Amino acid sequence: MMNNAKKSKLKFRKMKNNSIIKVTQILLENSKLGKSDINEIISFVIKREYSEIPFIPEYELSTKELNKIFKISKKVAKGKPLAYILGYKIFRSHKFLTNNRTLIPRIETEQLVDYVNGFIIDNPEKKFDVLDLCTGSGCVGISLYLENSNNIEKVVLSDISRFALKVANKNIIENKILDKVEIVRSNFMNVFLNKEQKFNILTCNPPYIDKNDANIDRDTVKYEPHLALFAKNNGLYFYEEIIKNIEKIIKVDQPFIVVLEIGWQQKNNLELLLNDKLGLKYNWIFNKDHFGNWRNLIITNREK
Ligand SMILES: C[S@@+](CC[C@H](N)C(=O)[O-])C[C@H]1O[C@@H](n2cnc3c(N)ncnc32)[C@H](O)[C@@H]1O
Repeated sequence: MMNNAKKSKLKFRKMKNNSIIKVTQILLENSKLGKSDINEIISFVIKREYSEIPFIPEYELSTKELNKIFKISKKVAKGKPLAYILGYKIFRSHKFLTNNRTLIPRIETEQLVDYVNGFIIDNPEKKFDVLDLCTGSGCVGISLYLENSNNIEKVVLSDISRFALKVANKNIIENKILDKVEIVRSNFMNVFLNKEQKFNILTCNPPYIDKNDANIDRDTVKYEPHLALFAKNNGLYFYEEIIKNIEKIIKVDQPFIVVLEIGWQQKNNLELLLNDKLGLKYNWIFNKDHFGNWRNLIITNREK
């Protein structure tokens, strides 16, 4: 049986019309790629901004460009993550460099930034200190600064992985925000707890997969760093640490927000933990992602 990638190459060859719209249609019909991935590949190959691609549907691709698009599509069809092929991922319309030592920024993680943006809009007069734990490429913390530079005093990005922090540092340099965003290598909160350094805003997308989880995607396990994926205590370890130490790391006497990404099956266990450790002291809510799965835990001050 001919595989999809081969079929689409044959179609490419026969094509009289090499427009972006036509090539997109063929890839949608013959490969596993979605429209945003196809636009990212085209943008990379023709060296135009990602946001421009939908507006140039009649752009005629050269044979060289077509071959390059085909070559990349073939690698993706075999399971290699597009972000690792291109070397970057678009997250909330910002471009983040990635490599195989960082988790690829996910669309569901973009919501973390939305919740913090809402909190900042509700407190327009204040300037906040932000800590982004388990920062990886830095996508969450850097997006927060880029979108709220007037209301953020400083962002600290932290991770245990030297390799991830190197990538985060490159992303800070690319965005020219070296004076406002700092990098701290730490085994989770240790450095901050020792320094007794506190923040108004804490974001964290920690590793949260239990090593025995049967639902995990095979390509994720094959290509992405295991340090970014798996956590002990049924995947709950990092949440337990934050909840236990919330008053040591957060300025709870001022407006604050803690926004965590969680695994879709972790809500019940986290509720037990929150009831046990925090009771009614703070507000906490769970929210779903765009796919309808429980995805975020948000902790804030109790309304007076
Ligand atoms: C799920 S990834 C999230 C990356 C990024 N924030 C994102 O949303 O794309 C988790 C990150 O936690 C880091 N990590 C794992 N164990 C850690 C630890 N003990 N202390 C600090 N960071 C850790 C990994 O290196 C990885 O970058």
